[in-house]
Amino acid sequence: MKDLMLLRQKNSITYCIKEKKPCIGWVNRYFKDCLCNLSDEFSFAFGLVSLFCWGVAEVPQIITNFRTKSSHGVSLLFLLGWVGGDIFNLAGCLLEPATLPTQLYTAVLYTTTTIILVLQSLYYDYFYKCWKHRDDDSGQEVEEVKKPLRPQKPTDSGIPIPKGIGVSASRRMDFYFTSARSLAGSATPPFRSNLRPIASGPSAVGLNHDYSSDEDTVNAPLNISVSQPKPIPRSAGYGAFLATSSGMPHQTKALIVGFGGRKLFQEHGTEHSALGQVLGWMMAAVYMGGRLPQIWLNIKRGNVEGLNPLMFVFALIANVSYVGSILLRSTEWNKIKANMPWLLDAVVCVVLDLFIILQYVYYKYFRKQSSTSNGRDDEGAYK
Ligand SMILES: NC(=[NH2+])NCCC[C@H](N)C(=O)O
Repeated sequence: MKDLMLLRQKNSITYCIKEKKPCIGWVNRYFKDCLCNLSDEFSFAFGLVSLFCWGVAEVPQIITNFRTKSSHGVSLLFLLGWVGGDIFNLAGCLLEPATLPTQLYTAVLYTTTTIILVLQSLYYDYFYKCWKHRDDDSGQEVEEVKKPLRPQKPTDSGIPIPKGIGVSASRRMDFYFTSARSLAGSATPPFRSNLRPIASGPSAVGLNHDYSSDEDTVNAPLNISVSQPKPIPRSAGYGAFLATSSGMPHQTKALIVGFGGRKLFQEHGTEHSALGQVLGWMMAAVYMGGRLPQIWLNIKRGNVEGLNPLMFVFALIANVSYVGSILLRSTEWNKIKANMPWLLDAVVCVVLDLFIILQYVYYKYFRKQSSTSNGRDDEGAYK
C-alpha cells in the first residue's frame, strides 16, 4: 500500500496529503502548482490576476511611446531599476523554495515586457531622436536660408544688404542671410544639446541554474507535510528554466534545491535559501528605489505628458493581488518570513504607485489649468 502510494505520487504527479485528494489537474499540469483547499485556490486566483496585470501593465506605455514616438514621460532610470530588480527577483524566486510558482511565471512575464519597453525607450529617446534631429536639421537649414532674419523690419538689420542683389540672385542672397544669422549668433540650441547621453542598456539576463542534474527526486524521501513532487526534468540553463525549476510544485523546490547543493537553511521544518533571501532583499531595495526617479521626473517636469497612468494602475492591482496570493497560501510565519522581501516590496510599491497616480491626477487635471493659463509649455522633457 505504501509502495502504491509512492508510485502514485511519482506517476500521478501531485497529491494533497493532508486533504487526501489529488491536486487540480490543469493547475498542476500548466502551472506546476498543487491546490489543496479553498484558500490555495484563492491564492492561485490572485496569482493569476497578478500575472495578467503584469502581463498587460506595460502595454499602455508601450502604445503611448509608439504614438508619441518618444518615451519622455517615463524615467529610463525607473525602467532600468525594474530590469535590475527583475534579475534579482528571477534568481531569488528560483532559489527560494517558499516562493510560489506563479511568482516565477509573473517574474518571467514582466521581465520580458520591461525589456521590450526599455528597448523601445532607448530607440525613441536616442536613435529615433538622433535621426529625426538630423533630418530636421537639414530641413531646417533649407528653410532658414530661405527666410531673412527679421522679415518684418528689413531696415532693422545691422548688416546692410548690398545693392544689386535682386530676386534673380536669390542663391547669393541665401548665403548672405545664412552667414548673417550665424554672425548674429543663433538662439537655436546646438545640435543634440538637448539629448541625454545614452545610459548603458539593459543586458539580457543570463541565468544558468542547474537544478537537477540527476534523478535526485526519485530517490528523495517524501516530504509528508506537503503535496508530492512531480519527477524533475533534467534540463538546465536559463532558456529551459521554466521547464525545470518552475516546472515543479513550489513545495518541491526546497527538496530539489537542497539536493542541487544550494545552501539552504532549515527553520522549523521549512527550508530556505540564504542566497535566495539575499537576492530577494536586493530585489526589494532596487524595486522600491526605482520608483523615485519617476516621481522626481514628474516633479521636475511639472507635468505628466507621455506617461500612461494605466501602467501604474495595473502595477498597483498586480502588487495587491501578488500580496494576496502569498498571504492566502500560507499564514505560517516561516513562509511569510521567507517571502518577506517580496511582500514588503509589493506593499511599498503599492504606496508609491498610488503616489504616482495621484501625481498624475494632480498634474493632468489641476496643475494643467494653472500651467496653461500661465502660458507654460509642457514640452521639453528631460530625465
Ligand atoms: N519589470 C517589472 N514590471 N517588474 C515588476 C516589479 C514588481 C515590483 N513589485 C514593483 O512594482 O516594482
